[in-house]
Amino acid sequence: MCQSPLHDFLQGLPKCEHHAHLEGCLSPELFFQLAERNGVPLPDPEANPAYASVATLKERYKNFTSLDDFLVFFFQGMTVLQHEQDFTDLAWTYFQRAHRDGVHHAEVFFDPEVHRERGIPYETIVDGFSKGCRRAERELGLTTRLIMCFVRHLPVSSAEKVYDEFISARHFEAGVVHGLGCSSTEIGPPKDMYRELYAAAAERGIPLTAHVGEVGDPTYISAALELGVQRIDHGIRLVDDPELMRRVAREGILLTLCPLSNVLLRCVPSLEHVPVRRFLEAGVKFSINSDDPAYVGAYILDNYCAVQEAHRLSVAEWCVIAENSVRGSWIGDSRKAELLERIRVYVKKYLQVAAEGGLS
Ligand SMILES: Nc1ncnc2[nH]cnc12
Ligand SMILES: [Zn+2]
Repeated sequence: MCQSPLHDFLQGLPKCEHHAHLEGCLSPELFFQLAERNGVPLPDPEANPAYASVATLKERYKNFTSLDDFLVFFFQGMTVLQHEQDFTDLAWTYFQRAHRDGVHHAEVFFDPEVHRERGIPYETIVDGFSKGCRRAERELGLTTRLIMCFVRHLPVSSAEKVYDEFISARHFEAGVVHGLGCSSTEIGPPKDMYRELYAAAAERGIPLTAHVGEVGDPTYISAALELGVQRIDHGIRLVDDPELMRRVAREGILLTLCPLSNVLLRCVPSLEHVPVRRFLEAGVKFSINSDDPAYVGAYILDNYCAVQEAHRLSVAEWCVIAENSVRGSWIGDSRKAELLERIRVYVKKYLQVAAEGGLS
């Protein structure tokens, strides 16, 4: 538990998570269990000693040298997911933890191209993950949204294949997959590689986002805006372009920040360099998220507490963050109103108890 005096407040504050990769919820323990259960061969520990045991893998996860170094382990991890039930279990494990951390609404990414490339049918992946979502909605009262990510290290033709399957299955219309994003390595692939796919999706009214400005300069962010995204995943490098920052604030684009991931993947030297205060002062809306919690070793509440310790925000500033997280969610107006009311009631009660001297 963090030492912040606001820990209890942050724990109970109703949260929305917009940036968690379901495959990033695969812990080293689950990786080894599923490898055994599914008969998936592990990487040779002679060649890669990190895979000798749960302990060595955990230790390696504390020492990523860059985004691309992390991605090698992230994509290796996925190879143990084989059956629909594996995908459901992974999602359900994440939702239970998110619920304990005070999440009321969760929008989660998944990377079907990578699974499909190793022979897992699109339907198996989506059916598995969406069963986890349905269970979270039923048993935990969470609302959930699945966002399909294209991965930039694979050719556009691979993204086109999953997009075609998604369209043929009418998964957007059926409310099974709610939006599209893109992730994986940032610097190298063309910034507009998904121009046609994003344009086709926008025509159907499908919400769009993109991982940019995590390591890439602000031109990656402006290129994503030009492709029609309503959101930016990470986007911390926005601070390097004040004019673009004013535009993002003006247009109400939500950044989905992942502070502890940024530190672990060495996108910033420390949490103080995640520009939380600069964004608050500039009126840039953002939410705080976990990214790949089982790899980073930190879930959403850990991120809230770490931000509090580094940036010392006030209750009023946390309210702004929580409310903007609701407003930037891809949910209907009535659910938004319900969540905003929960925040209002929660904060009012907290401040009342504090005023009566009831908080230590
Ligand atoms: N932090 C990250 N950046 C880009 N792609 C990712 N896929 C999973 N985590 C990611
Ligand atoms: Zn991410």
